[in-house]
Amino acid sequence: MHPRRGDRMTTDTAVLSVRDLGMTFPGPRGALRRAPGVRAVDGVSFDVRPGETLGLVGESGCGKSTTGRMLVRLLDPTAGQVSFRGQDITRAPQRQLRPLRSKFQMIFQDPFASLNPRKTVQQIIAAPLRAQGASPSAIREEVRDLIRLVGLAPEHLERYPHQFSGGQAQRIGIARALATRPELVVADEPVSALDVSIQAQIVGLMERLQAELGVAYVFIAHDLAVVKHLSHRVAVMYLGRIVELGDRADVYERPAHPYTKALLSAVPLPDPAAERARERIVLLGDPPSPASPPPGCTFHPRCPKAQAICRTEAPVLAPDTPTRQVACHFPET
Ligand SMILES: Nc1ncnc2c1ncn2[C@@H]1O[C@H](COP(=O)(O)OP(=O)(O)OP(=O)(O)O)[C@@H](O)[C@H]1O
Repeated sequence: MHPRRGDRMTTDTAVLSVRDLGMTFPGPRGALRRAPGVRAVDGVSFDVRPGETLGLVGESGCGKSTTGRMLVRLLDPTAGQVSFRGQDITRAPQRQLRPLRSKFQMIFQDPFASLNPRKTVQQIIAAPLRAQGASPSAIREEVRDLIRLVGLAPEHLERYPHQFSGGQAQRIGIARALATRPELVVADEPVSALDVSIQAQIVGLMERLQAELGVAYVFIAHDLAVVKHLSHRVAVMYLGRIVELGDRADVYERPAHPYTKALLSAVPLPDPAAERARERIVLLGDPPSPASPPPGCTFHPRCPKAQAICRTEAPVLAPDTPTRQVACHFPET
């Protein structure tokens, strides 16, 4: 595995800092009282360094999208703090956020749902530039540069989103997100809806753009295989909490949390002999509901290593090496 730019970035000021972030959605209202809230995200903390990719992974429903949406203030957290370049943006009114908005952008899972079907590609990519007050000629030139940057042609600019394939539509979403030269892009499962053959192209494109523009990514995926290639660091979420967070090599080569190990054991190995010989860890059951999480370590009902303490005491996320944190009473060493 080659070292990548972010592997060496340990001292730079964070572009994004997240501390004890939480989101509890109100429970449905019953005849007499409201059901307990859904704690979708609970005590999540991490930094994103300039120009790096933080992969955020976990099974469906673990709180990845909710976290991603809070990072760019599409959703207001119910607890904790989000700082962009040291400035607390957690509760800043939208009007105060406006000057910063161009610096953090989001790419969505379904490119068609996130592109206005009644606008041409030119209008879609131009919108954030227009909001910044750029002149019409500067916008035209910039949009042509952007469309080429994402591997499409200027002829595509007069077409509408439905005239594109899923992969092409995602390229347009990426061009729009990068139009204002953001420092951070939160990409919420940007390749999950695409054919496998196209997924690698889009991941490769995002990597190339990062090298050219120095943008940092929070790349959300439910599969550790998808984020392996481009992540400098990886955070693994389970039931609203981060259970392991570390450099790519730590997480993929020496996973410490039993949940990370189980997720990794489901990632196919390229070598068929290694694939046949490997240990496969099958997790029992589905993740519990965040409306009624189990006591102690919330992973204990599915954990092959669970002991008495795991049923009563929640482990905290703590460093186990200089480059990794893990929340487990019995981490792999
Ligand atoms: N608006 C909402 N109201 C109530 N509960 C919600 C709301 N949005 C999400 N949830 C719940 O919060 C939890 C986390 O959801 P979230 O979409 O963040 O997970 P996820 O890991 O991104 O899953 P997926 O990969 O399926 O999108 C889930 O239990 C979900 O049902």
